[in-house]
Amino acid sequence: MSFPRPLRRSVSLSPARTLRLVVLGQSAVGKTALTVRFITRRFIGDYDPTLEMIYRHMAIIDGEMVHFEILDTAGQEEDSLQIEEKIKWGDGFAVVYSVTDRCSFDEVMRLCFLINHLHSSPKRSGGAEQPPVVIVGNKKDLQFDRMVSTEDGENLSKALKLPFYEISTRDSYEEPVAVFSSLYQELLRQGHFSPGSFKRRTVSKLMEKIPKMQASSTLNTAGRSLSFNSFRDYIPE
Ligand SMILES: Nc1nc2c(ncn2[C@@H]2O[C@H](COP(=O)(O)OP(=O)(O)OP(=O)(O)O)[C@@H](O)[C@H]2O)c(=O)[nH]1
Repeated sequence: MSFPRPLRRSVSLSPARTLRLVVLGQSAVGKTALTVRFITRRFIGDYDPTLEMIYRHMAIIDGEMVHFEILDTAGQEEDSLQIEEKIKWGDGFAVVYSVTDRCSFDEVMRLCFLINHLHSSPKRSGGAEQPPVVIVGNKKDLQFDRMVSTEDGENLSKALKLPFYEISTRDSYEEPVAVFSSLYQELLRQGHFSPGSFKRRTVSKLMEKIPKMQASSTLNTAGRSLSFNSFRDYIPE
């Protein structure tokens, strides 16, 4: 379902579930393509390498209005503390690799351990559950360039006890939707949602190092609406 008007920070939203999702993975695995596909239905071939960006998007899932805030991280982090701050910000995580890039697959395990380590505080439901994480093997359309088999992905998924999706963001809209929907479903099951929309959070001064970019610019695409914000917009003045 789409919303006819762009969402801006000044808009007062009726209560909606807010999901803060973080898309992680090495550079060029398709994090931006995946996020934009989900939000706009379109596959857009080329992007500048992402610094970092938060995409806001409203959708109705199972009759519930859901407010997505999706942080599309930079594949090449300057230092590990920056990625840790972003992981702490998120409620759920898509860890993406490209089936054409073995190194990106090897990185998945490290990122999953980092997520679990940073979110293993007792504040989660009873302290027992880990945040929702899905492993995403992207670019399955590039069969001739494959370096990671489907079986490799499935084995990693079993070892880490995490859901696994092998997808082509280029060829499919439904597969990216399934990735984000599964994170929503798991967060719903855990009853763990972020506080109301557009509240700023205290984050480390480290985040000030991130350059401000395209804050509050808005894009309308085929009746869908979304707005972009730098992660830095969430830092108190
Ligand atoms: N064939 C194919 N190409 C894809 C697919 N998904 C993304 N790409 C391409 O892969 C390249 C990298 O995609 P991005 O979305 O910019 O990757 P990223 O992970 O956001 O990269 P960084 O911003 O550097 O971290 C682009 O040329 C995309 O068009 C896919 O499913 N199939």
